[in-house]
Amino acid sequence: MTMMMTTSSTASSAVGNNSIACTHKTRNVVSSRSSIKTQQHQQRKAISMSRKATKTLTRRSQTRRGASVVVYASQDDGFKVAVLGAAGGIGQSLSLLLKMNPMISELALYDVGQIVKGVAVDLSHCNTASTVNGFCGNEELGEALKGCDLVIIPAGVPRKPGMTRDDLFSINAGIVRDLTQGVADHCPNAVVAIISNPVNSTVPIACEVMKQNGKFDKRKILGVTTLDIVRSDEFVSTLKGLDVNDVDVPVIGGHAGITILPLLSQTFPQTSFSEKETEDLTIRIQNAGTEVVEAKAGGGSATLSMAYAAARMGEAILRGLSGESDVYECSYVSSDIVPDMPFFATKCKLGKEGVEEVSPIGDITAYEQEWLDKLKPELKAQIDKGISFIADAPQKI
Ligand SMILES: NC(=O)c1ccc[n+]([C@@H]2O[C@H](COP(=O)([O-])OP(=O)(O)OC[C@H]3O[C@@H](n4cnc5c(N)ncnc54)[C@H](O)[C@@H]3O)[C@@H](O)[C@H]2O)c1
Ligand SMILES: O=C(O)C[C@H](O)C(=O)O
Repeated sequence: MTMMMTTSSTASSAVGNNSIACTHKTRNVVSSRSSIKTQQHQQRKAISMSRKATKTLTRRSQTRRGASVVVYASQDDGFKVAVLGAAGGIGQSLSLLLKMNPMISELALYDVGQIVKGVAVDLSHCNTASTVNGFCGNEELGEALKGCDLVIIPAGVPRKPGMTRDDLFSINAGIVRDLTQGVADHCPNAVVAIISNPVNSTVPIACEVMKQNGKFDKRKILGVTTLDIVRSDEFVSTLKGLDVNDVDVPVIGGHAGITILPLLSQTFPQTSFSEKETEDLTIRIQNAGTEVVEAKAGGGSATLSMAYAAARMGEAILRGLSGESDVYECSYVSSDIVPDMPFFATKCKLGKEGVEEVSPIGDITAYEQEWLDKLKPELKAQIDKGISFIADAPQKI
């Protein structure tokens, strides 16, 4: 599909196309350090500026068409997006936010719960440009997925107090496997954004399913870790009294406990933290999911902030697909940035085919390096668990 993009205020001037062409190799070259720093600085600036553009875009989507605003997408050929698990806590809020996105012309809401049909009818009454249809059960999955540009998957059970994300594996692994099989069958070229936990394992599962089907393209499968960045930006801006729209804290690694590693030393705009602030923020960001699970006291995990984060990630993916340059988000993807770690979250450049470039980690402090060393074995075990699940478990036909 094609999109007419006339965004003029985005960050294209701040970062050129080769801005993160710094590869894994260059990271180890001392002489290139300062240029990497400059590039990272430019990236952050670009992210901050493009985020402002995103907010403007969302606001503009709320104005009535015909008003004197920039036209971002031709109304007759926007994107088709499916939400799998659309009747759930994340799914419903996310679907509402996507309904407000003018880049989307068709929303397909899929769930195993019959209520999804009602959710779709409810949402279809909102007077925004996209159409909405509900699909229930495996026999309707194909219709939901046919022609999709982007598939977002929040299907699966959430945590209760006392559980780790890995405790969800026994149920959610099979759910993600079967839904990814649907993607392989019905829209193998779509970008797939996986929210279902444990993300550290479900993303490898999805990749293995696509490989089994001979349809794997590493640019197309992403684990949504955006909530970690959203939280980090919020906590840092509150602590430091900064404008939250300007703040960008990269979060790398994975999405569970100590595998979540905020790189506070790379905060944009450059910000200094005391040792105690660094320690407190790092621990809080790593435990923020648990903070919500405990506050909800058995009623589930983060849904609203997650929907917000997924809508932001979804929009970034669509902006990349539409050909907009300089779209960056951290995401957990197939990567060779860290040796022996086949999946890792770092900043990614999003483009016409999905993930166009994966950024290196960049310079980190000794404190961050300690956490990095600690997280690797844990993350690797969770990756291997996902890969073995597909190797060992017969596929559902
Ligand atoms: N990546 C993140 O940062 C992040 C953040 C929050 C939650 N999560 C995860 O997202 C998942 C969903 O959380 P929630 O709070 O929305 O849960 P929820 O229970 O409210 O909703 C889950 C939905 O998935 C549906 N579902 C179950 N099996 C399905 C299948 N095979 N096909 C389609 N739909 C199916 C359920 O019917 C339900 O509507 C959980 O695994 C949770 O841990 C991830
Ligand atoms: O913590 C959870 O279980 C949900 C999610 O991964 C989160 O970070 O909020």
